[in-house]
Order: sequence, then C-alpha cells, then structure tokens
Amino acid sequence: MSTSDTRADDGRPAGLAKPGALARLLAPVRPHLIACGVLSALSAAAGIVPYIAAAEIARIVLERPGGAQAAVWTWVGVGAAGAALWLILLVQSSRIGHYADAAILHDLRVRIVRHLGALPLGWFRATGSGRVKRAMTGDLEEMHEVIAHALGQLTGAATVIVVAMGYLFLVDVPMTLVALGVLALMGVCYRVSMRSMTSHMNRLIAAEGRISAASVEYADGIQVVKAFGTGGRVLSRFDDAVHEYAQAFAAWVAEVRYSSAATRLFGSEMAVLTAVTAAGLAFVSGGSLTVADLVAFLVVAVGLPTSILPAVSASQGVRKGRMGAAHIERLLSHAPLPEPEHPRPPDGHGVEFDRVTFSYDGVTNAVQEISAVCPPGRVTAIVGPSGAGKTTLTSLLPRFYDVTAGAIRIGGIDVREIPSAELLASMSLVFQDVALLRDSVAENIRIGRPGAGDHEVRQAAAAAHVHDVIERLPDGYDTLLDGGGGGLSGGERQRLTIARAILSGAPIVVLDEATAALDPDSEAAVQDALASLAVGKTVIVIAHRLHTIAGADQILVIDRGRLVERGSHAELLGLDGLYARMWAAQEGVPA
Ligand SMILES: Nc1ncnc2c1ncn2[C@@H]1O[C@H](COP(=O)(O)OP(=O)(O)OP(=O)(O)O)[C@@H](O)[C@H]1O
Repeated sequence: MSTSDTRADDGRPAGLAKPGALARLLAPVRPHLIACGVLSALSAAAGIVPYIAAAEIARIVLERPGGAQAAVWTWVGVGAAGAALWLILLVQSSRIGHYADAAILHDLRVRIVRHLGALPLGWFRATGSGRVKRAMTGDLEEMHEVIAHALGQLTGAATVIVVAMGYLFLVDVPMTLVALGVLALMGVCYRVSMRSMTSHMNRLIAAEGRISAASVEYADGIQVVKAFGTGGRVLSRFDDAVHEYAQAFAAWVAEVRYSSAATRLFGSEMAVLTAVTAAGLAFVSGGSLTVADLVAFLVVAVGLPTSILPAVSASQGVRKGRMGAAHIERLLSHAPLPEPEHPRPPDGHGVEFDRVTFSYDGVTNAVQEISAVCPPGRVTAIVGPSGAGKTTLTSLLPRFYDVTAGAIRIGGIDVREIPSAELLASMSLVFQDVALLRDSVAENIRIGRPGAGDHEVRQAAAAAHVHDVIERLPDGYDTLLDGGGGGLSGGERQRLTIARAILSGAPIVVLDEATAALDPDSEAAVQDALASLAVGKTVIVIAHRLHTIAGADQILVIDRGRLVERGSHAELLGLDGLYARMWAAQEGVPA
C-alpha cells in the first residue's frame, strides 16, 4: 500500500472517516437495519426478563416463606416466556441483519466492479491492485461486521442497561447508583484507552499495507530475487515493515496498558459483585436494604458486564466499519472515464494524432505537440530513447488517459466521442507484460472473441505460429495455464496473445515490442505471427530493436516527448540524425 492509501484524497488520514460515509453506503438497507436494531433491542429486553423473574422469585421466597405459590409460578411463566421471546427475536433480528448484510455487500460489490470497469485504465496503473483488493475484501468485511454483528450488539447492550437499571431503580436507588458507578468507571477508562485509537490504527494500517506490498513484491519478483540475490533488500523491506508494525503495536499497548486493564477490571463481574456485595451488606446491616433486595442485585446487576462487554468490541467494529466505508466511498468517487454525450462511430480505422500533448503531473509534458497519421493497412513504428514518451503516446489511443491538448482521431472521429466499449473493441493491445489468465489455453485465446468456435481458435493459433506448440502440451488446448503462463516460453506466450489478437479481428493493432531478446528461432516465429496479425490493419508498434521494424511503412522518432524525425528506414538513415545514431549503436554499423 502506498502512502496515498493511508490518506484521503483531501489529505485527511484515512482513519478519519468522512462523517456519514457508512450511513450513506448503508442507505439502501436502512429499513432492514432499523428493523434489526428494534428486534435486537426487544430481544435484549426479553433476555433480561428471566433474571428479573429469578430475582422476583427470590424476593417472594425470602420475604413470604411458604406463601404466594401462585406468584412464584407466575414469575416462572414470565421468565420462561422471556427466554422464549429472547430466542425468537434474536433469531429474527439476526436473520434480517444477515439478509441486509448479504444484500448490501452484493450491491456494493457490483457497484465497485462496475465503477472499476468505468475508471480510466491509467488509474489502475497508478493505483496498483492492492487498493482495489482491499476495497473488495478487507473494507467490505469490516462493513459486514457492523451490519451483521455490531449493530445488534450495541442496541442490545444499550437496552440491557436501560431495562436492568430501570428494574434495579425500582428495587433500590442507592444500590443501583453503586452498580452504575462501577459501570461508569469502566466507561471512563474505555474512553481514555480509545482516545488515540485513530492515530494508532492509521499507523498500524499503514504498516500492514507495507507488509502486504513487500510480500507481493517478493512473490512477484521471486525469479529476479533468486537469480540476482536481491532477496536481502526485498526481505529487509519486509522486515522493516514487520518491525514498524510491531513498534506501532507496542507503542499503542504501552500507552493504553493501564486504561485498558482498568476497563477490564471495572467491566468484570468480579468488580460489580465486590461493589454490590460490600455496599449491599453495609446497607443490610444498616437496615436500609433487605436481604431479598440484595439478592435481586446479585442476580441482575452482576450479570450486566457479560451483556455489555460485547458492545466494547462492537464499538471498535463500528470505527473500523466507518474507515472501510470511507475507503469504499473514496474509491467510488474517483471520476470514471467520461463517456461521450453524443457518441459517434468511427468511419474507418486510420489513426490520426493531431498536435497531441499530454502531461501526467500538469507540469511537464511527457508528449508534446505530436502530429502523425497512421494509415490503415500500414505499419507505423514508434522509436526513441528510453523515457522519450513512446508508451505514453500509444496509451492515449485506447484512452488509458485523455490528451491534455490536441486530439486523437480514429476514422476521423475523436476517440473521446467514441463509446469506450466500442473504442476498446476496435483495437488489439499486445503489450510486453503478457497477461494470461488462470484458464485453459483455448480460453486464453478465446478472450479475443468470446463465443468463437474451437476451429476458429485453432486457426488463430496456427496463424500466430503457436498451434504446434499447443498440440505438444500435455492436454493440448485444454491445458490449464497458471497466471504467469508457466510451461510456455516468453516467445510462446507472446504468440498466444498474438493469436488472441488475430481472433479478435480488431482493425487496429497496438503492439509494444518485447524489450527482452528472444532466441533467433523464437524471434522469427514472433515476427511471422505479427505479420499474420498485421494484414490489412492499422498497426502501431513501439519498437526497441530497430532491425525488427526496418521494413515498417513509416517510422516516427520521438525524443523527450517531441516528434523529431519521420520517414522510412532508408530516409531516416539518410537524415543522419537520432535514428541513424540509434541504428549504428544497435547494429554496430557506423552511421
Ligand atoms: N504513470 C506515470 N506517471 C508519471 N510519469 C510517467 C508515468 N509513466 C511515464 N511517465 C514519464 O513520462 C515520460 C515518458 O515515459 P514513457 O514510458 O512514455 O517513455 P517510453 O519512451 O515508453 O520509455 P521506455 O522505452 O523506457 O519504455 C518519462 O519521463 C516517464 O518518467
């Protein structure tokens, strides 16, 4: 998790949840939550009745020994009815709470997934998967705790205090004040122990994020770690994060150790029992309290901590739920890719960059005033030194980001006027970091055109020069690939994605050529596959190794965000400029 993850977009620490984010997100199930709260309160009230009945029976037996059998049996009936009602209402409130929980979490998951689908792809590159994952798992889980558990526990505890104290007040006021005093001490200690919870929680969440980022970094880069022995550095980042977590936790514990121990002490049956017994015996010997009334306190007041303590963890659950809700609301508030008000379909698939300027930070332009036409049926190569702006320029075409100035047109229509689904469907994006899904080989190709028949999948694989490789796999086209495409070489994985692009039949192909050198056979196979893919299409290829694009119809040379040269390979060599120097450097031929 990056630092940005621990802060709200307005710079406020993430723990300081926007007030009301939880209430706003739960609005669709508010009636269910109110019903759940009311039933929990009624259930808690019914749950205290058997204790009151026991106390009343004790008072009758002690005050009128041998008499009032009917009254005893009435209280037995009341107690049994209270217990039955407690159970029935508890089950009902839990049923409604869990129903609301399932409904709202489903609703939020769908909203998050739809929203993610509408966010610009550049947002994912900048944000990373950790934040998305946290919203879909941890943050929702924290909201679940509030809806399904904390709400009922809090209303239940509040009701138990009101009903029990109401009854005890009727029995004896001074004794009730003694019991209340113990519980009030617990409340004060709890508030003291929770005073700095938000800042400690933020520190812990930030450290937790760094632990998870370091673990992902280690797992993702395990090959590099093992091959180059950089495990020490990656592991030390993990170690530092774990150490920071332990320190944050220790600092919190050190600060709250006395207040939370006191909370436990005053919130225990032991404390209430001691206070009630001591005060009660004093009052009894002073003649202001009967033994029967003392028994009522021993039965009802001593049980109170057991009913109230779950509310302590529930209130922490609510704090966490508010934080989770704030994270989710923030994710949902990121502006989606603006869809055109008056969508227009492109007329053709030639691509035109018209004085395109783009800045990531609003200060420096990564791409500046680039104008070029990429005609259909032709290959346009983009070359230039590292950091020149090649990837940036091509990522503006599928609207990973929108241009800062100028325009990009497909078939004469500004990409911002083309519906985003149609825009993405009009192009195949073949990137270096080959994305294979955990699915069969056939399905990995079929993503290009869901619903394509087996025969078409095989044809695409054959055109991409990867059919024979697939046939040699243990289960052929049904072989399951792990996420990284294990079992296939780099060149084979690339050809698989090229087969995917061939099957999609999209008229525009954007290709980020692999920087890593393949062995000559593999490279030749990839080149042949690309030639099949390019037929009749508008092909834009970012080239790192110039000899692979020497035959391109036009080559655009970019340097520091600007288009500095353009022409065919021969023309560019004739210019004796940047391209000629790059060619000489790569091919070992003097320019
Ligand atoms: N997500 C981003 N946020 C901010 N700046 C970025 C981002 N991506 C790239 N840049 C910057 O924009 C400039 C152009 O980068 P870009 O990746 O487009 O270059 P490139 O020519 O594709 O480089 P390479 O050949 O090394 O891939 C660089 O200065 C880079 O640091």
